[in-house]
Amino acid sequence: MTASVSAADPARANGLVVEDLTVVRGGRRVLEAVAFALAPRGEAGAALVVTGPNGVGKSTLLRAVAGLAAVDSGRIRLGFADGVAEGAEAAAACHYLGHRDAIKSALTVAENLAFWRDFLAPPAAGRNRGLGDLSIDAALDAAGLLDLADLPAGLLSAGQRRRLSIARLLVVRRPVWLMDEPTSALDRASEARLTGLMRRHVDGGGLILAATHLPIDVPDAAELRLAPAPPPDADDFSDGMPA
Ligand SMILES: Nc1ncnc2c1ncn2[C@@H]1O[C@H](COP(=O)(O)OP(=O)(O)OP(=O)(O)O)[C@@H](O)[C@H]1O
Repeated sequence: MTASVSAADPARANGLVVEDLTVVRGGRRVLEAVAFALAPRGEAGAALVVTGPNGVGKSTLLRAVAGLAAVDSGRIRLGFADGVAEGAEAAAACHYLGHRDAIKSALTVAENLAFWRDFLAPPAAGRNRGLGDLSIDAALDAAGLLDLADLPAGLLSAGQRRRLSIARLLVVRRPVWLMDEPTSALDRASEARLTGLMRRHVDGGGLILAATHLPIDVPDAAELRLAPAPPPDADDFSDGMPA
């Protein structure tokens, strides 16, 4: 199983296809003409790890695919045998695990999961791909949180909060997992549990786009290395000031 990372061919949209993506933030091009295709291989899915130095745009890329960052130009498309989705519909087929854990402190751990199970609609495309649709108890067990099911989530430690966010991915099946530094705050055992879940997601046909500075133990994960935008050309300056 190998992920393909290539210039996107819109005529063969298969999996997650990003074309010519440009995102401007604060007057600066954070992402410029980014293109890749993350394609499943038959029944199995694929994983792509986004790497690069601080501030290069890894989180911005994931947020753009998740529909959380405005895109200035380009196209994001998700295609499977059961349909093709674009824009907001493609975003709705993604689970986004960001830096901040989306947790309601007043609800118990189990109630948090029940909330997300009821809130998150099933996707239009790729609804049968990847890991998901687990019961609340099975998701808590998979995340190592079953003993804490009745605890108010506001009392969880940082690593436990992270594990609850991971459990959220398991109660609704979505074909694409967008994961920003997914192992942050996790101890070794929790990290191993997470990579096991990621492998099961890919083995079940799911796609993973993960931004990380650390190696992730997902077999055959391809790498998309983002490079900082080159500085402006010297010819663009006169008297030391940009033209
Ligand atoms: N809303 C915004 N307004 C202005 N600049 C922004 C905004 N959001 C992000 N940026 C800038 O965009 C750049 C890319 O940020 P991003 O968080 O995507 O980087 P990253 O590669 O994920 O970094 P890190 O490895 O530190 O997590 C940074 O220079 C950041 O300051």
